[in-house]
Amino acid sequence: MSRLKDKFLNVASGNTYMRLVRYLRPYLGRLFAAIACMTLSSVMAVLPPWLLKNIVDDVLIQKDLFMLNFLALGIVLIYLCKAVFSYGQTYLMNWVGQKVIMDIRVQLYDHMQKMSFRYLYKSRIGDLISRITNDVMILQNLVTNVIIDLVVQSITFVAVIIFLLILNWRLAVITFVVLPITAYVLNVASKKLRLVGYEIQEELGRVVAIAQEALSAIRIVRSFATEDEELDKFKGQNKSNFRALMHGMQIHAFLEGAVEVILIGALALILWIGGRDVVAGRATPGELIAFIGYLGLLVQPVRVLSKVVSGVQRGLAAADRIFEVLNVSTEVRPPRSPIVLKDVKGMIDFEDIYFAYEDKNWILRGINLHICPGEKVAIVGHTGAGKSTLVDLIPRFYDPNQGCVRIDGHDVRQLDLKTLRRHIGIVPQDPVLLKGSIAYNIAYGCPWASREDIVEAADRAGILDFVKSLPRGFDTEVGERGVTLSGGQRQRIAIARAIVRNPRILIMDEATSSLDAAMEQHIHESMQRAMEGRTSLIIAHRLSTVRNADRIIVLEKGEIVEEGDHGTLLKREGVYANLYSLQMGEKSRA
Ligand SMILES: Nc1ncnc2c1ncn2[C@@H]1O[C@H](COP(=O)(O)OP(=O)(O)OP(=O)(O)O)[C@@H](O)[C@H]1O
Repeated sequence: MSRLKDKFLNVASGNTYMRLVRYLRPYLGRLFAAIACMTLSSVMAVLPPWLLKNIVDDVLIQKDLFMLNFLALGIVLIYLCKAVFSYGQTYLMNWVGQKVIMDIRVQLYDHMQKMSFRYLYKSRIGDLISRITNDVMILQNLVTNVIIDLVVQSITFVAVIIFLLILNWRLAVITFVVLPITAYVLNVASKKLRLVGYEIQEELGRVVAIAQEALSAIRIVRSFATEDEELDKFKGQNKSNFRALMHGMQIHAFLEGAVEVILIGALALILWIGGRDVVAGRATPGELIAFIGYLGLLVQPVRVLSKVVSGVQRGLAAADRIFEVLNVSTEVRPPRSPIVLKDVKGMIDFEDIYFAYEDKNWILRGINLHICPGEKVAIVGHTGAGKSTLVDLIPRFYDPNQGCVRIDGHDVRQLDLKTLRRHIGIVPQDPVLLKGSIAYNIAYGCPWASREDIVEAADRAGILDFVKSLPRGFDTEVGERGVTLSGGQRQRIAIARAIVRNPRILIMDEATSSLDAAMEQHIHESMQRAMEGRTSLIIAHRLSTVRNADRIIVLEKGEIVEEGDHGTLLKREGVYANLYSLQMGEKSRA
């Protein structure tokens, strides 16, 4: 099972690499320039020990002053070039990295905007935001810093190895045997040191715990006169703490010394063999000094490259989390050759609709409904009956699994998605206002609305007097740091927002939250005015709304079980009559 998982993860990471490379493609020119800078700055970094060799051999031993001038100037030039190439590598790689990250972030956000509600409602928004922020930042580290480290340190590592081999291949081979063994011993010792440190901390913790326990229960200790026993316990723990500490310190002190001896021993061995080569004339003193210099240069790449692996893993994991979201299909796909509806009459047909959010768990089953232009239809039913789901199919928030929804005889899946939604006004149950002015909120999604249109919509929604009473009128800010609006006021702004675009179809989900009787009446009037001349579907909870509808549709477990006007349905004494009497009961109790 775990092998299967490993295999899957490897495959996923392989794909992740390829996918990341695709994002780099538009910036290949700058990427190659950055890599060229990295290569040159790494080469510059490994030249100084070679110059040191010449200083020792040619200047100090041969007393060549011209060479001294040349080498002094050379060192300055090398570091100057290194600084220029380092600047280039950092600037260019960050440019590429930031561009890639910007592309991924924008693509991710665009994708999230189009993602199915099914997925969005299932996911935690915090998690999605963290993918846009945290994961993208971790990925940015991979694309910039980790790539720089990987390229620069790998080139430095290889270059140092080559220089070591050129300088003295015999000594180099011995070094390649001695150094890994030393590194291994050092690694084991440092792990042991960490462990000892941890054990000492634990022992100390126990001493503190005993004192804390006894002091916090001091009343009991005194009441039972157990001070001496507690003191003995404390002394005992201190003794064992002392023993553990001394034992730990012994190991600590021994290992610290041993580590130094091993390191110096390895260096001494290399010096001893190298020194014999110098004495025997197989190598020059400068070569030996340069060799030791190169050994010093080897430390940084080994240290950085061992960390790069975890940086790459973290970056790839972040990329996987980002691609996981990008892989989620958008579900509602715009048609290839869309029909753009210019004038909508507002006729709606649901033809044999079946819909399930998951598998075959049908939320709507076999819905057939014809709604005439300008008709006002109230949809009622118990909670969870499928009312919201049914109306969500009209603007294509979801597509049905079977059957089709038509507007003026056109299957909505054939219509241009943007214009379809522009012809539909929606008032949700719990309207959300965006940060901005009241005018901005009313004209949201309708940038062509003039101030007169906004005022008219506010008037029809019954919010005009309230807005005028505010010191800044329509320019009053809402939301954070703005004016706080009541539920009823927000509802009416949402009604104004839905009708400012003069939609032919209006979908309203009545608020179920308790509003006082006066506000309920105001909202009802606003809704009635908003519905005038439009095909309207209202998910109705209030008796007044239901009574005024041309037709009432009763949904029960995803099926239309009753249909007709208020009087007819009451006479039938079925589900509607039942719902109605329940509401009447609640109302009279209130
Ligand atoms: N995004 C979703 N994913 C999975 N199941 C969902 C989703 N939205 C709604 N449901 C389920 O579908 C069923 C119908 O929900 P729907 O919101 O359409 O009912 P409703 O009649 O409008 O209810 P209410 O009056 O409470 O708003 C419910 O059982 C609900 O749990």
